This record gives sequence, structure tokens and C-alpha cells, in this order.
Amino acid sequence: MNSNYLQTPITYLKGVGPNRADLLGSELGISTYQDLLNLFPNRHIDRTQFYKINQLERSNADIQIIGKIIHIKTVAQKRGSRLVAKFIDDTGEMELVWFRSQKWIRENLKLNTPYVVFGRVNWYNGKFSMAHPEMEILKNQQPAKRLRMQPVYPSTEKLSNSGVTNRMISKFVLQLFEETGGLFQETLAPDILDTLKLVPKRVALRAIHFPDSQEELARARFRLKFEELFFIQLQLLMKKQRRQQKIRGFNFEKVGDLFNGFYEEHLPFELTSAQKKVLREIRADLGSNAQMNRLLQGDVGSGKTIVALMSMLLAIDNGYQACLMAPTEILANQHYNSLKELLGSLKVSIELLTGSTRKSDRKRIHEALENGELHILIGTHAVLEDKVVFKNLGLAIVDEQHRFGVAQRSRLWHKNATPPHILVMTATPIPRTLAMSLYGDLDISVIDELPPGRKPVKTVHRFDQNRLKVFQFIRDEIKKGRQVYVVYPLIKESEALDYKDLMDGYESIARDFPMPDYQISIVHGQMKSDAKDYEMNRFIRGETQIMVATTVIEVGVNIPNASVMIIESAERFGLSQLHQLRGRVGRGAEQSYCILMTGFKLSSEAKTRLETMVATNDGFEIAEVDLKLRGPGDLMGTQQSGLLQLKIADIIKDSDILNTARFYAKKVLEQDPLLEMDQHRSVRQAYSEITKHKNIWTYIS
Ligand SMILES: Nc1ncnc2c1ncn2[C@@H]1O[C@H](COP(=O)(O)OP(=O)(O)OP(=O)(O)O)[C@@H](O)[C@H]1O
Repeated sequence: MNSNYLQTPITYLKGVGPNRADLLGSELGISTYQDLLNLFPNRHIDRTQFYKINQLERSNADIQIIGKIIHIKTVAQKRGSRLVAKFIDDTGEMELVWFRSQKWIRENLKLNTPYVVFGRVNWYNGKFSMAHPEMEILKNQQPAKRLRMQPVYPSTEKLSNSGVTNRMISKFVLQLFEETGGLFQETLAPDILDTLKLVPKRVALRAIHFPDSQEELARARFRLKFEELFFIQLQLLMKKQRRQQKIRGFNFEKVGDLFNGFYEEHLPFELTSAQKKVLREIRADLGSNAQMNRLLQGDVGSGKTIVALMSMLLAIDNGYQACLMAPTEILANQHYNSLKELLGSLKVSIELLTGSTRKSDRKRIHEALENGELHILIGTHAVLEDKVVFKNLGLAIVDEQHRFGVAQRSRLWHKNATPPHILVMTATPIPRTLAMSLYGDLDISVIDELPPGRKPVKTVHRFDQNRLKVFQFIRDEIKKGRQVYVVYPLIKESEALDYKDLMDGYESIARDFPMPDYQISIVHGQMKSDAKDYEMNRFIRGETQIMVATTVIEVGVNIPNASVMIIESAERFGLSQLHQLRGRVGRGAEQSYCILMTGFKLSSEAKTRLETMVATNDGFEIAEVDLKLRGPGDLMGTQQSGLLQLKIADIIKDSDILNTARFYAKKVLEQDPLLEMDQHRSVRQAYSEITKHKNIWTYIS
């Protein structure tokens, strides 16, 4: 059947008509045959199973029982009356109850006749009862012909008042199968179907709506999940393939004097083997003639900065410029300072460009970039402005990509006629399955080892009541020469309130830690950036011992002497944010501590978050829990990707299917990069429909 047929407006389906079509459109977003076909049921009610009355439990929903009515009475109650029937089977008795339309029911109910009753069971007044059951007379010991597994469509339970009922949708879908004959085109290649024993498309579509058994439903679901993930992977791999074939990158052939000189003379420590491995991967990319698009994942404090710097040196050795873009001014500043320090006496020019760079400096930087005198530019998104023109940008590094989004990444691409190599660094560990579906078009490197000698941060959860003890602990640490962060939550919607929390907190800390013995810095989002810098720098230089801050401090700040992180109202933070914050300590040789402060009242999810933080320091483990708690849609950066609006597969639970799908998508493309072979005809057709409609579920016919 051709795909145009399925684009027929739903109003033409028999029984729908314009009014219901409007309702379907407004309530469920269904406007074509295809939309209806793709409205997969959330679940099915299994009408193949029967209960006995003595098997009932207090809250059985959607169950059916065979029995008969032996007695009917009307019971008066405050408002109106109710009809009560005594219903028995060979194991016990229960009540069937009606509150409305009793006359008609009373007249039609038959005594001592076998019925199948269906509905939700309640426990009321010491008895089981079922209100307003669906009823059907049992003929020849068999229920009359009906669906064995009844589909329950998404939202229809909520919508029953709007006139869209579940029964109606299921009738329309049946009608759709009738009109189309259910002859939907296959979309997968025959050998994949064979090897994985997948059911054909038309069978799967029928069975996802109207299965005859649980097994049939499971096979249909598996096939459709596989298909969904397969085409997502195929898309990502095709994109990557196209990039590698078409877009030639700058070729950084040589490992020159700067890189070698730095490695031999300026490296302040031995690289970890994970850092070395990642550098090898990056070097291989840069010298491969293809354009690099690599995601560098490394847990907090794993040492990404040095990897970034050495990659930039490779660019400069080969006559190109490099830039590093950070999400906040504080971070850009910090990168600039630490890179400058690492470079020491090496002959490399480096500048910082942010929103607060003075006009005259800005002009000088622009000129030096254009004439090629400037080797490395560090900055915020100010780097993306059109006025910023490079002579030959060879490598662009983006720190903390989720703050930038894909659109900004692509602006970097267009800074040259030939796109620069791109390295995206993130400290938010992304579980592998998710990374694969999100960044399948990027290559991934992981620094999975911390520099030696790091002691894991000790994390504890304390209630606000114990604040005095916590303060005493802070005093002791400060006495030992350490520094302390106290962080307050910041939630955009109530900035004023947050600000008040922060200021109250600051005052109370100032009372308990009075000058001149203690000096306190404060940094928050509403401060001007030079004031922020001033306060930051006092803390960095060790002039202040306590830093009171909002989450502006969250990413990337590197002050090894700070060894205590107090997080106020810790229940208000997400897991990955808590982990990021904790990552600000434990960066030096001293034992560090993270103290999560909360009140007594905690939701169970908040408890899980706090327990997870106390139990582990491993960013990947934390990311897995986070993903389970919040779902992928919420994970930073995934919203824009659009890739995760999965219809049937679940990126976490179906990670095995995802891996299989990726394996086969790869295999198909290795064999047949342009999908030209006969055996891939169905895949090719489906793929071109997807790219046309930008939605993998519109090609389904
Ligand atoms: N191989 C190493 N041996 C010893 N110390 C190292 C090593 N690599 C990095 N460091 C030090 O570890 C600290 C953290 O490194 P860096 O700031 O690069 O971490 P990061 O990966 O950027 O972490 P974050 O994402 O939390 O900012 C720095 O003080 C750095 O000098």
C-alpha cells in the first residue's frame, strides 16, 4: 500500500465524520489514517483469563468472572437509590451495584442465567462488589465473540468526558484495518527479519492493536521497538558516514615542537593512562583527513583541561588556530588562567574574550585573530559572534556542551569554509546507551580514571537541626587551612526567593564565622561580572575561607585547596547537579567532604537522590540512577535533540534491543553504504520516508 493512502484525513474513515475528526485532532492529535494506526495502545485488558470469586483481592481492576445473579433489590440511600444484585459462582458471592439508569437494567437483568461480568472490584462493607460492570450472557459456556485482548489507548481514560472513548478508538482502528486490508509494507530487510525471527510489519501492526495472546503482543512490541531503534541508529550512522565522506577536515600531519616541547618539559604531572588513550584517539582523528567530531566525557576532576590544551597545541603546530568555548564567564576565566599557567614560557599567544571584555581589548583581539597572530582564543559564546573572524580556525573545543545546544555547535562549524575539528567536553557522564542514541554521530572518548592520589570525597546527609555540629566541623577544617563552599539552590522561577535564601544564609554564616578570624566570599547570578571575579579571586588566592554561592559555581571551578562542600536544601537539586557540585572538592591531596543539608520532610525521590550521593562517587552510576528517576527527556541537553521522543522503545529498559539495532544498522551500512542493494529496498524506502517527514513513524505504510 502506498504511503499516500495513509495520509488520508481521518474524517474519511467510515464512522468518523467531521465532528469526531475534530475531536480526535484536538484531543489526541490524530488527523490522518496513519496517525490513528500509530496510536499504539498503552496496555491490553486480557479477556482470556477468568477469576473465581474466592480469588479476588481488594483492588482488582479489569477482571472478569463467570457466575449468575440470584437476587436483585433496590436500596434507598440519601440521594436516589442503588440497585444491588447478589452474584455467585461455585466459590462464593459478591455484589453488583448500579447507581444510575436502574430501571432499564432491572428490567433486563436475568436471574439464574450465566453471565460474564467485567470491571473493577471494590471492597465495601465487608463484601466484594463491582459497580456498573460490563455484562454479557454466556452462551454455550463461551463468551460471545469479542476481542480476546482489549486495547487501552493512551489518554482515553482521561478523555472519557470529552466524547472520545476507548471503545470508539478501538472501533476506528478495526475499521482502518478493514478498509486497508492491513497490507502494510515491510520496512526491514529479509535477512534481519530472518536472523532475529522478527514478525513481519503487517503482523506486528495488527498485533500491537489486537493481539490474540500475550505472546503475540510481546513479539509485536519487540519488532516495533527494534524497528524504531534501528532507524534512529541508521539515521545517526548515515549522518556520520556522510560527514566522513564528504567533509574533509584539516589534516594535522605533524606532531610538532610545541606539543613535544610541552610534553617533555612543561607537563606538570604524569598523564593518566586514560588521558594518554584519549589523546591518542584525538591525534588519530586530527591526522585522518576527515573532520573530527568527538565527545570527550570525563567525570568531574578527571583532567580534561590538559587534554584540551595538548589538542590545541597540535593545531598550532600545524599552523592553525584553536578556540575553547565555556558556558560561563567564571569558567572561561578559569580556563584562561589555568591554560596560561600551563603554557608557561611556551611561545603561544592566548587571549580571553567574554561579554565583559573591554572594547579596546576586543578590537585588538579581533585583529590578532584575523591576521593569525593569536593562537588560542578562550571565551564564552561571545566567540560565536559574526564579528569574531579567525584566520584559520583548526580546532574548536566546547566545554560543557549541554549548556550550548546543537545550534551553537553548528555555528562553530561555519567559522571557516572548511569546518574546524570539534571536540565537545562534558563532565556530565552520559550512560552509554543514551550517549549512543544522542550523540551517535559523534565519536566518543572517555577519561575513565582519576589522577592518582585522589581520595574519594566523603559524603554525608545531615538534617538542618544538626547545623551547629556542621559549623563546628567547618571551623576545624578551616583551622587546618582548608576552604569551604556553602551552596544554595537557584531555581529560575523564583529568583527573588532564592536570592533571599542566599542572603539569609550568608547572614547566618557571617554571624557564626565573624571577621576578622574568618573572611567570606559571596557569588551569585545577579552580581556584575567584575564583582563576581573579584570575589572568586579572593577565594582562589586563599584570602577568604568560605565561599557562599548559588549554583553559578557548579561547573568546572577548580580550587584544589577547597575541601568541604556544604549543599543547602540539597533535596532541591537534581542528582547530576549534586554530583557536579561535589566535584568542586576532592581536587587536591586532602581528604574532602560533601555535606548534604536538608529538613526532615523529604519525598521518596529526594531520599533516593541523597542515598545515591552518599553511596557512590562514580559519575556513571549516578547518571544511571538519575536517568531512571527522571527519564531521558529531562537529562540536560536531551530536550533539544528531539531524538528521544521514542514511541515504543524505552532507552533504558530496551538497551539490549538498542545494541542489537545498532549492530544491524552498522552491518547494513558496511555492506551497502547507500542502501542500493535489492535486499535493502524496503529499508531504503522507509529511510527516505523518514527523512522526508522527519519522523520515523510516518513511513510506516
Ligand atoms: N594526570 C594528572 N595527574 C595529576 N593531576 C592531574 C592530572 N590531570 C589533571 N590533574 C589535575 O586535576 C585537577 C582537575 O583537572 P581538570 O580541571 O582538568 O578537571 P576536569 O576534567 O576539567 O574536571 P571538571 O569537569 O570537574 O572541571 C587539576 O588541578 C589538574 O591540574
